[in-house]
Amino acid sequence: MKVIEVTNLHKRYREHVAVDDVSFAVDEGEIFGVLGPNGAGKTTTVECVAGLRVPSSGTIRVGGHDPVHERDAVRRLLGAQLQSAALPEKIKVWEALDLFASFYPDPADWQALLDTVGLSDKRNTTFAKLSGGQRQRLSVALALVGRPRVAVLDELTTGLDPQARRDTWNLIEQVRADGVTIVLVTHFMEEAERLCDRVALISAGRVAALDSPSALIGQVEAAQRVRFRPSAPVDDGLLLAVPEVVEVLRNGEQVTVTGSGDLAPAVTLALAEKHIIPTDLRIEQATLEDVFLALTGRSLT
Ligand SMILES: Nc1ncnc2c1ncn2[C@@H]1O[C@H](COP(=O)(O)OP(=O)(O)OP(=O)(O)O)[C@@H](O)[C@H]1O
Repeated sequence: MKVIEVTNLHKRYREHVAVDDVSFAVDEGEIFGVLGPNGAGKTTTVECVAGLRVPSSGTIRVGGHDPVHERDAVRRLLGAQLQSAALPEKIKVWEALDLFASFYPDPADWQALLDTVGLSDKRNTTFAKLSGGQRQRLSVALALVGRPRVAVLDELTTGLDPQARRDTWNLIEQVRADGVTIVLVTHFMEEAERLCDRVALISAGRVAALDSPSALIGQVEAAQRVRFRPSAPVDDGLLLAVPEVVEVLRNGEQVTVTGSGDLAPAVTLALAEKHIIPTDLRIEQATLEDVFLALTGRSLT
């Protein structure tokens, strides 16, 4: 079942087009990624979905409701953690949760939510004294306190150290396991690859591609890279004659071969026939970064 449907969304700020033409649908229970570089229009898109901005044209439905004309219905279904959200410095963690819970007729038990996000021991700490990661986890708890069916999480792990980022990823997976559909806005391809069932790649206000991370990566012609140092000189011609090979690059003694299919065994076999051993052999899969570059000619970062 589709819980969010966005059709031909267009949003302009005066003469500046932030979202040109974006369409996608989110299935109930999935983690749906909105991935793209800064300024691509991701935040504007999800703010329109959350009813915080009015589209210039196009239609949006959340659980069948229009976020502009049926704002209350959408607020009951959707919890948002948005980049702009800031709390007063002096508010304590428990006060923020208690305040947000008071906005909803049937809020979640926020003590349990504090446990879920790992902030039980910070309940009496003021917002000013929380670390970046703790603030992010509090914002997730605040987005969930109204028991939403859908949680929109925007750039949740930006500015976090690697451990805090991994903790936040675990938290997101846990929230999904509880049945909440998640829309995750990010410009980290690793985050999208790790967490998302499907990803919309957004470039300059348009959807450049939409599929599962593995299907998107599978579309890249040279989806694999094999790097090695040959034990004896090797001609490009020998490698390019291997059907799986698309390109051969050299950096000093290191050779990088890109291609598809069973690239590494095919290259190793071709070298073995000439009694050459590939030393320091490394095999790398393409990433969403490569997909984005192939589709748009631009980098994600
Ligand atoms: N309130 C506003 N008024 C005018 N222009 C805006 C406004 N908000 C965003 N923009 C512009 O619209 C474009 C899309 O911005 P948006 O924040 O949606 O992108 P984004 O992909 O979320 O990027 P980021 O990750 O940096 O937030 C940008 O060029 C931005 O400068």
